[in-house]
Amino acid sequence: MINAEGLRKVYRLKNREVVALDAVDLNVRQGEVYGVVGQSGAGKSTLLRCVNLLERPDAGRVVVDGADLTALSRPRLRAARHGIGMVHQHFALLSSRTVAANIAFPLEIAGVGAAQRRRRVAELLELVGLTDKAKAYPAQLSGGQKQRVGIARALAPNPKVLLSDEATSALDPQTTASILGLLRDLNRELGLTVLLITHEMDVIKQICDSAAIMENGSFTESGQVLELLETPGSLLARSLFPLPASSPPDTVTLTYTRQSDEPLMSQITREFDVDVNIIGGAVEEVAGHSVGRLNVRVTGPRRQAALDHLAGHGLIVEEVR
Ligand SMILES: Nc1ncnc2c1ncn2[C@@H]1O[C@H](COP(=O)(O)OP(=O)(O)OP(=O)(O)O)[C@@H](O)[C@H]1O
Repeated sequence: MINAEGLRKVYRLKNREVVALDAVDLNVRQGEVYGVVGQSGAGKSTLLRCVNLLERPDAGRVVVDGADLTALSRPRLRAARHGIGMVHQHFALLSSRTVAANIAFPLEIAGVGAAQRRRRVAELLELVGLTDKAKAYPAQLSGGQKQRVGIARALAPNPKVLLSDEATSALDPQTTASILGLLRDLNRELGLTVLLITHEMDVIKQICDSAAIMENGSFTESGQVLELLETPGSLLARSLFPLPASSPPDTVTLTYTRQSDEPLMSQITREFDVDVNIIGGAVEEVAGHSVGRLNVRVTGPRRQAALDHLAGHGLIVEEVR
């Protein structure tokens, strides 16, 4: 749905150049939530602005829903942008307009008639759960409500793609969870493709199907979250599930994305004559799947063979050092 190849963006300052994007390839599949995570200055906002061509990349191509945005004339690009909604960190609402009038704004610009606008705004208010706030002004809303208005406004022209620029980073944890839940529902119910940028790993964990880690203008890792969790040495997996800080010697972390039908623990104690001591564990939801993590101490002369047996049955086995 969103394909970017070889994106490069350099900001030229008086006495130096800043390479904000360097050979970035991005592939967001239709109907998925894709998260780009990285620290401040990594290039995330620049990437988002290049995807809808608010900023023109110095090199590379951006194809959204089959249209090569980098090759379009200005009027055609303006039209293509109707298919791309954007949600902002600080909401960017017009303070002198009511909630309903804020949501109607992009429809007014697109020349939609008054009756149709009213109908669409009513639909959108219901979609984001703000029907009772139609006549309120932004200053009378909580942060979470403001972001719901921002989302409704972004969805007004019926875009296929929603770009989210740190939509939850100004919100408290509970409100963050409710806005992420709303984005997930919209993604599922409307088949909306969502590309979001964030500096919080938790956002990736809560709603993303795929993710990329961005550092110094490049992706250091990207892919489907569940696949990355099954990839030994994945930085993303490690950041989502940090290993315990301290644990007894011979402890391993076992990660499993599928339930095993076999009694693996009793198998290894029987077949390899090892002792298994459970140190801790948790099951978490990641990308809509249950992912289990178990920290166990495995001891005995045939320890390595026992661990190989677990790995051979699809568990990810990592030594905790
Ligand atoms: N208009 C600009 N002019 C000059 N340099 C810029 C401009 N916009 C961004 N940069 C620089 O490009 C780099 C990437 O910035 P960008 O805002 O894309 O990062 P980010 O990951 O979104 O960071 P943050 O989370 O702090 O917004 C930074 O070094 C930044 O200082």
